[in-house]
Amino acid sequence: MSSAMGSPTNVFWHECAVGKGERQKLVNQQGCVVWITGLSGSGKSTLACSLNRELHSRGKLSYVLDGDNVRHGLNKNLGFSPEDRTENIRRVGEVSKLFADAGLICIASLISPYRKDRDACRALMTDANFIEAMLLSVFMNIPLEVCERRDTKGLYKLARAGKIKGFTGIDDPYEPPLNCEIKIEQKNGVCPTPCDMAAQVVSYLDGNGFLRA
Ligand SMILES: Nc1ncnc2c1ncn2[C@@H]1O[C@H](COP(=O)(O)OS(=O)(=O)O)[C@@H](OP(=O)(O)O)[C@H]1O
Ligand SMILES: Nc1ncnc2c1ncn2[C@@H]1O[C@H](COP(=O)(O)OP(=O)(O)O)[C@@H](O)[C@H]1O
Repeated sequence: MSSAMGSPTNVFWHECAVGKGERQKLVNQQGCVVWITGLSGSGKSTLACSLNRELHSRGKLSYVLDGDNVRHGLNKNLGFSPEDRTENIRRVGEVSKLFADAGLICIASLISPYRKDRDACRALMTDANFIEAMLLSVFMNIPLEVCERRDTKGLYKLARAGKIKGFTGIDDPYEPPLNCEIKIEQKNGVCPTPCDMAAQVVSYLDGNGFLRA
């Protein structure tokens, strides 16, 4: 029997013979999670895809979990209420953790607007010995005006017209991270190119030993 909420009862952890270290040796990289957070239209998916491509070209195995895509399957029963967003982020956090444990560089790209949800994810990713942080947070620090001007999906327009309620940045909050490893920002009003954004993350991964076993 298991409880409806919280920790399961009468369920036991089963350890497998092949561990994370061995898997990492096989793929010559460190399993980790690159968590990209920011407003709709800030460039999360663009960075995720560009990073995925750059890592692939270097022979590194990565996989993108994009909020929009995951909401078509695993999370299709979730909407945008604060509770549903929390559950969305919790589930993607748990899946990302499994991917990282498998040895992959998991690129999670979600608005993830609330600090407490992102903090919960970070806590989840700290390994059992609290030695090695597995999660790097990337904050797309792109002004709302720029995101709104892009409005590729026309959602800001609908939100401004009151046709979508609880839209992040308009009538639902986005709480900027206080503790991100990487910040993507405009310089003199110009956004770095997708290649440059990916290079910034790759440089962090390389410099911190994630691209070798
Ligand atoms: N109310 C509201 N607020 C914000 N975004 C909305 C909303 N309704 C739909 N969308 C679309 O859903 C995409 C965000 O999904 P996420 O899973 O990343 O959101 S969250 O992390 O759970 O907040 C987001 O995609 P991106 O533009 O790629 O960020 C939007 O296209
Ligand atoms: N660095 C960039 N420079 C210029 N345009 C960008 C950049 N990143 C994203 N864009 C454009 O902005 C729009 C939104 O990007 P997207 O990656 O879909 O954002 P998000 O996933 O955060 O909603 C797209 O049209 C994309 O081509």
